[in-house]
Amino acid sequence: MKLQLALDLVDIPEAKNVVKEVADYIDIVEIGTPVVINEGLRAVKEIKDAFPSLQVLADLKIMDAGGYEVMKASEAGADIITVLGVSDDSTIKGAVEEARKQGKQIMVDMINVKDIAARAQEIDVLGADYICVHSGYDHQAAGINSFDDLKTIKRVVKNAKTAIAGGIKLATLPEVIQAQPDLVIVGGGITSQEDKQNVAAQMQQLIKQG
Ligand SMILES: O=C([C@H](O)CO)[C@H](O)[C@H](O)COP(=O)(O)O
Repeated sequence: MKLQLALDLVDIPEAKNVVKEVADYIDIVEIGTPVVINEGLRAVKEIKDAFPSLQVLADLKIMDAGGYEVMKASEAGADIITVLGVSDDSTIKGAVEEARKQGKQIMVDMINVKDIAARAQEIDVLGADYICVHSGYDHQAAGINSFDDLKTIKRVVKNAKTAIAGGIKLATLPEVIQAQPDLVIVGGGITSQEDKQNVAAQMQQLIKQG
């Protein structure tokens, strides 16, 4: 099981400072959608250049033109790129094909997918590397989490790795770990803490204990 730090509400210098603080305790650093909107793919390039030993995920939440957008994120240095599960199969296929060409990986984000079990099986066949259940900020505000959806994809997905994101905190991490995802994604649960390093270290410890 791996730990991904999601950076959403920072600019590039702040992103570098946070990663510097927690780099020893995370496996993947995510350049979040708001950062890409504010700073462009330059944010991906700068973080990859500064921290070459970490995998960098570009959270583009691709909805169309999968092949082209994966190509641009790959050129910027992204190792993993996100595509939306609600997008057309041809978009996901295009993204997967381009990722294979570039030696990169695709994470399909299941945010707002209604039938998680059925869609996850289809996406698994399309060749996604990761399938991620996700309660976005708007769902979190309504008190929704993805813990049950994680159990669902663990049951039906045969090839892809499983991931979970959305409001995970130190206190809720043990419940997530019980379901044994391959990847846990944490944003505010680390970035909004006073002592980010300490929280990231504790999370890594819990994940290692499995
Ligand atoms: O993808 C995300 C969200 O849609 C904003 O872009 C976050 O990176 C993801 O939800 C993880 O962040 P937290 O919910 O703060 O843990």
